[in-house]
Amino acid sequence: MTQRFSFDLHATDGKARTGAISTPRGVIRTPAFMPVGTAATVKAMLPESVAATGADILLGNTYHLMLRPTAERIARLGGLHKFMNWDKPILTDSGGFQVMSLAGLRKLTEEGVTFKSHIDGSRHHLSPERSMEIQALLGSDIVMCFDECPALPADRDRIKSSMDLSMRWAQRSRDAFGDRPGHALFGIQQGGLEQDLREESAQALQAIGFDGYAVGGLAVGEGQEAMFGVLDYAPDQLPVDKPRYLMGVGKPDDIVGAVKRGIDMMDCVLPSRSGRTGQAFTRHGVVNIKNARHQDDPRPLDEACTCPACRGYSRAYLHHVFRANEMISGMLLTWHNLHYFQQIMAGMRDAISAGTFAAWEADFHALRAQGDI
Ligand SMILES: Nc1nc2cc3nc(NCCc4ccc(C(=O)O)cc4)[nH]c3cc2c(=O)[nH]1
Repeated sequence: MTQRFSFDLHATDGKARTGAISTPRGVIRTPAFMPVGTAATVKAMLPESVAATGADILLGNTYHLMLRPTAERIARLGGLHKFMNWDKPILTDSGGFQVMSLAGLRKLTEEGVTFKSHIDGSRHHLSPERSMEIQALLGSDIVMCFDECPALPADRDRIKSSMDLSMRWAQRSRDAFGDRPGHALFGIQQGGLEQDLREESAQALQAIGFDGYAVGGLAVGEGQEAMFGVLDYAPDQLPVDKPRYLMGVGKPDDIVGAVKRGIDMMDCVLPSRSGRTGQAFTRHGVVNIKNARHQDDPRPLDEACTCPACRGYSRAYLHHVFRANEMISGMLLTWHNLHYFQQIMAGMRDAISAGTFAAWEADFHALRAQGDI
């Protein structure tokens, strides 16, 4: 296994790319979807089940783990991989986004952010330096810069001043990260929906130099059309030979549209969170299992799906255990959704390698009914 971090592009089809990120803990096939393991667990899944869905890497969160059980305790116990029994790569988000979306009583200054824990109200502080320290204590393989992600809609001046702050924080993140062979630091592009500000951000990040580049500041309520509008140009503003990571995305058709526009990595809570609320994503669209029309249906969620939920259970059963609030409901639907999301990624990787992405995308859209099925 390599001791370095590297990215190899294997094939392109239009703007879509497929390749592999090599890390000391394993290879990440791209385009890649990262399940979200916020509090050191992908909710309702065992790590071996997450691996069985085809995931090569999962995401952890600085914000949640610093509050509970603390990064220092995880470090004392051998680091996040050992702690959560996942020996493949882990990418950790840097905490700024979660502070702004979850914490109370936040105070943002040039130095960083002070905030109150959403768990117990205790006071905490994050800065580029402290975020790098926490992510090093966790032992994550891919570390994200500490940035500020402004809520949209926001006026251009707010977007510009926020992006400038994030670029100053990117430099401080780089300086604090130091030289850690085998570990990667990714910069995060900001700039809202403004093409010139995103270009400025991309230039600033490249001048600092990172192992990968995230398109940040999206999936914050702007809607798919506006997001795709940014993705029509933003990936090309970033280095062609480094991984491009779109943060927080998304629904199946968001993911396909992002890969089509040159994105290599994504993460989203959607498949796991929806699994717990009874929403199953399938090739033919979304199944809301709580709907009474499923209560006598002997068919699986998807006849062509090979996941444990589809191999062993009927919609009638899944309807029953959801209605009865049984734990197996979240387990089976989460497993199905994560399996399906990985099937989408594997299908795109194969199609890009074969030069048939356009046909694959047409088939993907043709199979999907509008609305519930
Ligand atoms: N450091 C950093 N992290 C980010 C995380 C993000 N996550 C999103 N979107 C998530 C959207 C989201 C939120 C909740 C659910 C659900 O509950 O289902 C689904 C999607 N946008 C994001 C942007 C950033 C960013 O600029 N910087």
